[in-house]
Amino acid sequence: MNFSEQLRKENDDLFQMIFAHPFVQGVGKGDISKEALAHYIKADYEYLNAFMQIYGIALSKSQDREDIAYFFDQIKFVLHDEIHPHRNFCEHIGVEYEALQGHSLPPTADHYIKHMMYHAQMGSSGEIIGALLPCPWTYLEIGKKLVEQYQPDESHPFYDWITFYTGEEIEHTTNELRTRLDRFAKQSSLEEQEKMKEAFRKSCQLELKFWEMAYTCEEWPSAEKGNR
Ligand SMILES: Cc1ncc(C[n+]2csc(CCO)c2C)c(N)n1
Repeated sequence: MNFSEQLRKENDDLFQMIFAHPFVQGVGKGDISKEALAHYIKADYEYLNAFMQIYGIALSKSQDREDIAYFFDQIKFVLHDEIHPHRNFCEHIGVEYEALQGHSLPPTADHYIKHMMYHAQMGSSGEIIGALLPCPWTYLEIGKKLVEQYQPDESHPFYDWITFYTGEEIEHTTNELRTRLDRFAKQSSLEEQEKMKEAFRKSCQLELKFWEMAYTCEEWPSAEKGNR
């Protein structure tokens, strides 16, 4: 079993909790509240901006020209293509995409971005990839799971969202990151591999918490909102 297969196995508990989460199941059923969808897009728009910046840091730490090309392509992909699933959600709730941009991050999204930034700034290339990989990998498997469970057709309200994440590009992104993680793991000490594992698990945990954040419309405590 290679390193990424081992990580997938060790974190299967979190993958299963993600598949069963009511927001994810709501995407499959085509039934999620407007508030939860808007909360998700507001946070995810900022999350994607941070994700591109982190790819930029990974690019700047790359020695290999193919790795540079890969991170460059992924920045373009997130910039130009990841907006499609967002637009699907926006159209469903009848809200302009632009109205959901530029909002401050709720606690969990803030935590997730800072967790990735930490590994990007402080860690090795392997550690950065450990922190980034759960993002495409969990979405790829969510998409596949929802297709298997609900067999959505074009009349499904979230057909575009689901088929985007089962698409070749996401599979390619996941496989390319896995190949790189496996390569870096082979060159790393056991201590370094432990750091890669920790970064990966925490990102899986934060993926799960991100769904919960959207589902519960999580906010920072403040006297104004009466939730001190
Ligand atoms: C919280 C959160 N996690 C994962 C994704 C999915 N995603 C984000 S960037 C990217 C491509 C990576 O090259 C993918 C698949 C998301 N939208 N929001």
